[in-house]
Amino acid sequence: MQNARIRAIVTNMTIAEILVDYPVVQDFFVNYNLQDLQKKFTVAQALEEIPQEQLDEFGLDGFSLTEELVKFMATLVNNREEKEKIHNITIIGGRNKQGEAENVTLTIAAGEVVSIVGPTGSGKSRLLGDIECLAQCDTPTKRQILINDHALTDEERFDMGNKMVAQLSQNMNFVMDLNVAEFLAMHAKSRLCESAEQVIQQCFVCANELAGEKFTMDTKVTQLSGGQSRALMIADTAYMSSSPIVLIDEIENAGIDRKQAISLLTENEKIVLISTHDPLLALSADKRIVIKNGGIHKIMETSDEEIESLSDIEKLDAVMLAVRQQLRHGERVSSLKLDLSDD
Ligand SMILES: Nc1ncnc2c1ncn2[C@@H]1O[C@H](COP(=O)(O)OP(=O)(O)OP(=O)(O)O)[C@@H](O)[C@H]1O
Repeated sequence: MQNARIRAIVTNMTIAEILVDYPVVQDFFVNYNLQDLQKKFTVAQALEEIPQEQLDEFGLDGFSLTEELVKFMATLVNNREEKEKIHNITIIGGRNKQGEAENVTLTIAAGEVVSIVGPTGSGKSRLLGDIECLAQCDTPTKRQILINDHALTDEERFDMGNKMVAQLSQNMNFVMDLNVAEFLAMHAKSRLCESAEQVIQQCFVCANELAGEKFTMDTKVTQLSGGQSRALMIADTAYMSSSPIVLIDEIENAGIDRKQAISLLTENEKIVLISTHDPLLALSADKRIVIKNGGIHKIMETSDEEIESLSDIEKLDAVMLAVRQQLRHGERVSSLKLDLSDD
């Protein structure tokens, strides 16, 4: 299966495109004295341009050379994926804003959702920031993050090719002037997605379901609203990203279907941490970290009673959503009918 995926890349992508995602493939070409292949062509097209004698030197023909390249890239991708397999992360406490020790060690397993709650300015985003940079006692909080029970070397931390953490922050700024279709196609390609067309379509449909206002494949990503771009990034992270850790900062401001967004992200054994002021999100998590004065004050499992109260919170939430819609559409807010009794 893996080889079929790689073969599709070698067959369909130009050498220039392959080198963007796998720069080390240049070493493969150098080994066969093929560093001057025309980069604008696919491998097969480029090989047609070079004299057969040059391949004979290595006892190869175009077909076997392509097969060698597929094998080389499969090893590369396997190594990358093996490195990215994360079973748990551990947060080792540092110090709060007053310099007092946090005295906590929290391990979060793959598939778990943890919310981070606390007053404004208490340090929720800082905790997400510590995880994002895989802090090693070198941030203002002095926290340390372990991956699979191990501290990380600087090389592992900063290895951009080995993207362990996907961060969905409050403001998504797109720098490239692509439309939604081009943006998703670029991601599908660089992440070696099988059945790229299908995944792109899935992402698009899902992002539109999550977003309040609809957008099309032709919409420029720079023209998406905050909610739409957040919805697009959530769908993209859920369907295409191999990052095992997902950090979400204040999803409630984005005007998207939060519950659906979270269940989408947890489907794939990801570790999800959400900083939130939203009771629905906070209680949908398996546990919550309570932050006070910049420190981890408490870690609480979501109780059975809290889980039961979720259905009431959902009803309240639906009422709030209806009021918000009325205001948005310039309507008068109708009298509220709150019925929290069991159906
Ligand atoms: N343990 C700490 N030591 C030193 N500075 C800290 C610590 N924790 C947080 N801070 C700093 O406090 C400030 C506020 O923290 P942060 O932005 O994380 O708050 P927040 O809870 O996310 O707020 P909001 O709910 O408004 O988004 C930041 O400048 C952050 O770097």
